[in-house]
Amino acid sequence: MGEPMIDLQHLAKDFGKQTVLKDINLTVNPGEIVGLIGPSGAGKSTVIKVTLGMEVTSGGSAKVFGTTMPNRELLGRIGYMAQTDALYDALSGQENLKFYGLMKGINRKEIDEQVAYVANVVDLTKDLNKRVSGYSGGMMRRLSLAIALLGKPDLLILDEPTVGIDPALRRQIWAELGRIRDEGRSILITTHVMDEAELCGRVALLLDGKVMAFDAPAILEQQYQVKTIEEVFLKAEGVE
Ligand SMILES: Nc1ncnc2c1ncn2[C@@H]1O[C@H](COP(=O)(O)OP(=O)(O)OP(=O)(O)O)[C@@H](O)[C@H]1O
Repeated sequence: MGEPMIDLQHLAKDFGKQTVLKDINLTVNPGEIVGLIGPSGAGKSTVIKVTLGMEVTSGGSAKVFGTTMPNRELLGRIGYMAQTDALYDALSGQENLKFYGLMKGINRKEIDEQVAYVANVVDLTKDLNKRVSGYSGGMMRRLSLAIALLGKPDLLILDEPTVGIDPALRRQIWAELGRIRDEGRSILITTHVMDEAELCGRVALLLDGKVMAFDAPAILEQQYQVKTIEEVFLKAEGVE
């Protein structure tokens, strides 16, 4: 199977007096999609930020590609989509994609082809020449996702990528995530959509600062004696 792309061991994180993460153990293997689910405020984005080295750990270790984070050089191999969009409003979608693509080191020969490919995945082809200031919230999310996909990174870290995206396009995006996995690349994804959690190879349930359960959806459903990940989630939270 090879070394994990992400390896979090006993990760802890405090913000002042608030302990958000107590003991997070989680791995993402090559060719695997791992879903991170949990109630709002459970610390999903914090897990991601500590993994990327954007927040300093209060304990434990975060390794990506076998190297302890933070490590600037590794960031070029990671496609990160944050929960808030970091886009240039005054530029068009196309200009944003080209700018980020060149920053990621894609060469000028390849850039147009890659921009066209990722724009198609998120169904933005016909809106590429519009300024981002005229985009809807969902269009901005889609553009952010397209930017994360640029450069064919070995690892994608996606924080709620499908918020505001309609079901047909969501399906198309998941088909692309499946192709990425099949190429041996890896994805860590947070979601509130339980149908999406079902599509992950393994799901980590974050509760009270810990990974309460971490396994394939079918195994979790068996363990909790329920039929869906949504019911696993509710049962783990103590909601009857
Ligand atoms: N920079 C920060 N400073 C102080 N507190 C923070 C900071 N970042 C996050 N927190 C706190 O940590 C907790 C977890 O936040 P986080 O954004 O990781 O949750 P989440 O599970 O991603 O939530 P959601 O599903 O709503 O996006 C929250 O109580 C939040 O207020």
